[in-house]
Amino acid sequence: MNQAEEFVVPDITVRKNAGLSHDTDYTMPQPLDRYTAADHATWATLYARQVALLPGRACDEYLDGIAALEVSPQRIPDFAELNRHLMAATGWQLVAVPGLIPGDVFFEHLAHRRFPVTWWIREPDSLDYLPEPDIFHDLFGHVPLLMNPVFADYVQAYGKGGVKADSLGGLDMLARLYWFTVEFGLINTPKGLRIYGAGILSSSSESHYSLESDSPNRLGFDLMRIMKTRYRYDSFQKTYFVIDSFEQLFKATEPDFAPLYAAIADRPDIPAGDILPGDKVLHQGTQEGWPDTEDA
Ligand SMILES: C[C@H](O)[C@H](O)[C@H]1CNc2nc(N)[nH]c(=O)c2N1
Ligand SMILES: N[C@@H](Cc1ccccc1)C(=O)O
Ligand SMILES: [Fe+2]
Repeated sequence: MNQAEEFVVPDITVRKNAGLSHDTDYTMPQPLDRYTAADHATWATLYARQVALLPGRACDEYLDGIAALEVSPQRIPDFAELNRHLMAATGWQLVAVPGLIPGDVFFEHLAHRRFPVTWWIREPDSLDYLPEPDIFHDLFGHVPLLMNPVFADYVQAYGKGGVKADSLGGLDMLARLYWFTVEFGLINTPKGLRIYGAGILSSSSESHYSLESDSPNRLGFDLMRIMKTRYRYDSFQKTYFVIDSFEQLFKATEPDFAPLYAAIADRPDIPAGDILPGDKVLHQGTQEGWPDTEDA
């Protein structure tokens, strides 16, 4: 969500949170008694479908993380149980939130190694696609990699960067970095291309598409390039950026971004599907099936 846009709470979030309240930092106790048998069944369905896709597609760091977390295939996890594993591995904690929260609050949590997880799960009629995060996306998609020390540090650094970017006019550029790494990142490994982005890992169709389709571009990671690249939040990505390692990602994003924001602020935005001279092209997309509407 664009920071400058007004913070609008989606209908489903309002419905799911009826009668519940949250703190000023948007955290709340995980309302375990609100989960119905149908909710747990939705979790089990989504979990089984995704887990079957992961071998050979998700990166090893993700697979190691989800195994070590002992995430239940059958029931929506209790955050307190996952937090014991997370705390021991990397010092991260999950906090329950009502849904999307304001960007500044989100950054503050990450900067303190707290990962906001939407507590509720999607309805059975929207198993494949939901325009906002639910617990399946937030937990299944994001949390396993927080068991990895390098990635865990990257997400915290990102949170601190977000707090800082606000006063530097860098929020939109920083949001793109999150989008093309944490949400939709791919990683090159000795075994082949793998997924680490949570938006892909929680989507059955995009797990196939991101790796196997000829339509999208796959380009080598390039920090400044990413910061100027528009993206899609209403369809599969036109372009995926590929890192070589989490160490590369951490090192490339470690320097102070203040001079970078100033240097590239006036450069034009790059349309989501464009390839430029200088891009490290791993695969040039055929553009088949791309939406003809405007990028974000
Ligand atoms: C910071 C940025 O605007 C970003 O889109 C934030 C906003 N609020 C959020 N809130 C939740 N619960 N989860 C998220 O991933 C985000 N992303
Ligand atoms: N180095 C960035 C912070 C950051 C780290 C990692 C990811 C994103 C942002 C800054 O100075 O703003
Ligand atoms: Fe996400």
